[in-house]
Amino acid sequence: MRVRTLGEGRIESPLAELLPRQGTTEHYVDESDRVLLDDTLAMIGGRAVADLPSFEPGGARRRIFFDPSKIKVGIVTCGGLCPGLNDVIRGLVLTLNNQYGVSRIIGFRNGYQGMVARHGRSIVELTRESVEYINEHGGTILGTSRGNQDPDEIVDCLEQLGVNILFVIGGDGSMRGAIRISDAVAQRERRIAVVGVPKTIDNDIPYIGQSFGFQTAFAKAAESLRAAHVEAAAQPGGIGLVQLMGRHSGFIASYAALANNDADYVLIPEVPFAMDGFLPDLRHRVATRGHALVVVAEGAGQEYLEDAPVRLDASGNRKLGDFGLYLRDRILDDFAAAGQEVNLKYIDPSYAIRSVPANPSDSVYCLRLAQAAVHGAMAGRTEMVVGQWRGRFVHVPMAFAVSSRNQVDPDGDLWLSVMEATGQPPNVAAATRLNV
Ligand SMILES: Nc1ncnc2c1ncn2[C@@H]1O[C@H](COP(=O)(O)OP(=O)(O)OP(=O)(O)O)[C@@H](O)[C@H]1O
Ligand SMILES: O=P(O)(O)OC[C@H]1O[C@](O)(CO)[C@@H](O)[C@@H]1O
Ligand SMILES: [Mg+2]
Repeated sequence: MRVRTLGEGRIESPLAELLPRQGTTEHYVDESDRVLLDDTLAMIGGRAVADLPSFEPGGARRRIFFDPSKIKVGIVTCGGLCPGLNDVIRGLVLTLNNQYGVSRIIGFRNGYQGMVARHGRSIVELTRESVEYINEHGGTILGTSRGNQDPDEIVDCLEQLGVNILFVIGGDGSMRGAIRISDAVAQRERRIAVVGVPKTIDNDIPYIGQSFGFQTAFAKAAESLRAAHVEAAAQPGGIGLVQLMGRHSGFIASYAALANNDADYVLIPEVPFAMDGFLPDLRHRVATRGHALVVVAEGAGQEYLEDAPVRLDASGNRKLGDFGLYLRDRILDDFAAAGQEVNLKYIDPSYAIRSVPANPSDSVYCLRLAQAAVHGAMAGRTEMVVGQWRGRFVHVPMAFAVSSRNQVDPDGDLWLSVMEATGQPPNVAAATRLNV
């Protein structure tokens, strides 16, 4: 869990005067301290005290590695969209410029593509003025992309342009790419910091608490649940079926369902699903309560679509089969076969939940992540991402951040909350509800 450092901080930070009296308190972690991975007695008790796993704290350092007047900084956004990308870009530019006095900042257009000559490098200057108001808009002013880009060509670009720090705002794939860029930098014995701000509306990156944009995305998704519920409640045999993003992790579906507290079933990739338990239970539900709301994460029930051809996106991620539409047809067929009236409304808000601007809570988080990323990079940290772990800003080695996937734990308290709120039978396999 040690973060790589390019060298010792020998330059006094322009922020040093803000920090003279700081020491660890419940509101601040000193740079010499560490943030524990575990937060219960039982978890700590299971380890040797001498090597309790811990993260380096984020935040401004008294001494920094890079001379702000001499460096050039690059920013790139990669992967799918996420609310708050523009807040992070703006936060990076303003912190670099206002706090450290870094004036040479560039953005690479369209993800890693904008850094490789083969695609035609595409670069924009980023200034205080050019990032004004960008946080009011969804998307990313830099553009983004998927695909396979050669890390050596990317490092060629960094060297030729004289970039000293590269900020990568992206998901798990982008961070894997950033590790390869950082490896190529090390092989050439260059001192270029590569620092990540993890982005994923799926909230599937581990050790960073919640990812930025996630709150905004599930709040937007909750609007579709409300619409589906109103529609379902207004007609005989009403069923609202909402499919939400979440390839491998059902966080958006779970949180959106809890936000409304109207869902009767939440189906997520982490919890096995049994159609022959679900369909009779749904019919019973509609017969006894008049209507039902079903929320599906896109990665759920993929085992029912195994015959569909395997398709990959440009980055090699598997494109999932459309389980929501499949489920819609299975429900309609099942009700028809049982001679039971049904009025099903299907809603898939899909890209509408990730293309919106960040809400104020996410905007605050984006800015604070950007500040932490700049402080870490200026202090010479590299191959690391910034995140918030148990309320504290921390540095997480990139390898650690891609070592696993954050998923809803079927034995954890989030899923228990969902089960309590919906009353759905475990795994939707049993034919008897908990709360009929
Ligand atoms: N396994 C990998 N190794 C190295 N680089 C990768 C890898 N996967 C992806 N990349 C690089 O990262 C970029 C973005 O990856 P990807 O499309 O998987 O999105 P992501 O960052 O995972 O975001 P998200 O999945 O949240 O949309 C790709 O264009 C590619 O350059
Ligand atoms: O259609 P695209 O842009 O490839 O992205 C779809 C995927 O991106 C994500 O939003 C992650 O960024 C997933 O939830 C979704 O499956
Ligand atoms: Mg990904």
